[in-house]
Amino acid sequence: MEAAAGSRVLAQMNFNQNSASLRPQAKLISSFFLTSKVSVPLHSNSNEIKNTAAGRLSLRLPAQRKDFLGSTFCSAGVWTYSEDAIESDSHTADEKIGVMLLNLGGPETLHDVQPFLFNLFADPDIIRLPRLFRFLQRPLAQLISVLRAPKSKEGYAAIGGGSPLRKITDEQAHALKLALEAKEVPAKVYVAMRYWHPFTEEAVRQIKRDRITRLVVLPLYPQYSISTSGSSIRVLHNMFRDDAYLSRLPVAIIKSWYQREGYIKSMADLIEKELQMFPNPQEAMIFFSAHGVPVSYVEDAGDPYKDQMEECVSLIMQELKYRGISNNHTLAYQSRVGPVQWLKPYTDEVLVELGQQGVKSLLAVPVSFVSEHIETLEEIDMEYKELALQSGIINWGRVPALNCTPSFITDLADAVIEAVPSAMAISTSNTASEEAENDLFAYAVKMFFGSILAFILLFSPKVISAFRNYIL
Ligand SMILES: C=CC1=C(C)c2cc3[nH]c(cc4nc(cc5[nH]c(cc1n2)c(C)c5CCC(=O)O)C(CCC(=O)O)=C4C)c(C)c3C=C
Ligand SMILES: [Fe+2]
Repeated sequence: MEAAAGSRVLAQMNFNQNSASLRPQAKLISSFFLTSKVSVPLHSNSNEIKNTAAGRLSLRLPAQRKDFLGSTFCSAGVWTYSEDAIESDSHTADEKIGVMLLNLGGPETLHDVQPFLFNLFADPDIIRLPRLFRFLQRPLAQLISVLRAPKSKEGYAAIGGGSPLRKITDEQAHALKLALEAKEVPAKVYVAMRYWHPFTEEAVRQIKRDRITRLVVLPLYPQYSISTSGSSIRVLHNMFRDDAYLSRLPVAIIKSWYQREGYIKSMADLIEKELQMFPNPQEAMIFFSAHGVPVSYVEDAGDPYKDQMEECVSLIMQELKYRGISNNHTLAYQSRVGPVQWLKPYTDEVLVELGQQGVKSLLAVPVSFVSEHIETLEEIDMEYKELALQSGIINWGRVPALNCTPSFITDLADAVIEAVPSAMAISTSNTASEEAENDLFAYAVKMFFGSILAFILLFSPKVISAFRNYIL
């Protein structure tokens, strides 16, 4: 089958986070997950995974393959820690497997909205200030979160007063645990949110209490971005590096999985089903809407997000074509925030253009996230739907998020099982750049010049208009 075969090949070949092509800036932000492009045969068949009498998992691991940077690869885009990696025992041993699901987190009540936004904007992977201005990150986050909170609160109020993300992610965690059990791979599944409860720190504490012996980290973002999976992985790396137990814990990180056959087919199933709701299904435009990122992430920092998104859409369309569905389709980016250029085309602008061009039926497909959230329930279902209908589109539909779709959860379970054997520990040694960070003199100099520059910049008309863009 066309799409399935494509996704398998990509699983081996397409490691877009090619360190050679990344600029130094990106290396500073997320150096430990950079690696090089190599093709490694899938080896999950060669792993022996079975249960012992004690009910724990027993693994017979094949020899790990390393590239010249010390990265280890296994199937389906799984990358383990790449810097100073210490190879774990590669002989049979009793294991207590943990799976850590990484997600964004969302405010549970309207009261949580401003502190949630503070956590988000305080993340140096969300607002990427030059090194000299890093000390302004938290005051800036405080200011922007207070200014944006009223608009965000309106959105969360419209979807019932809070984000559904925690509930859905907990359900996905439970479903994944059951799917792993059904495949005779018992594991504990932890939810680690980046900006709201349960925070990554809480999940890590529980993992230590449970004395997990092997961990698979699975971001609930199919495509990799510096701003999402990258940010969570950076936080994890810092925590793991500084902790005696965690730095020795074998860990495998599944960095992206947008090309997995099970995911692509599950998305195609949802689209195929939703198309049937239209009076003339073959006439509906399939409109993929992905969360945007600033253009600079892709062009300056080497974020593979855009490439992965385009590839993902093309794999879904290939799968639909294989099923005899060859509707027109398009991809646009939504949810831009702040004063900079984001990935184009913008969802709102394309909807208006399509309406003007005479498109009458449109099926919106949220593609960067696997749970319902504010941007599906409010932005797409309310704002974009209204805009589309005003622009001349008559028949509107929206594909639901995957949430706990069984075929999707089963595929995540397979991804975890394939990743387990490649888990490796990280070392505790600090890198040269981190040692420089600790240099008190360098810090004082940075503070001095940074403060002067910040003072000048803060009162420039450009900065004042930038703040307006965060609010509106
Ligand atoms: C792949 C998904 C996402 C990317 C990429 C992403 C980048 C990104 N987001 C912001 C700013 C905001 N995001 C907000 C909410 C939010 N973002 C994502 C996903 C991605 N973000 C989700 C799933 C959610 C919703 C969570 C929920 O509560 O349901 C918000 C808060 C909501 C709002 O005020 O609009 C902000 C702000 C930036 C700046 C960014 C890349 C740099
Ligand atoms: Fe976002």
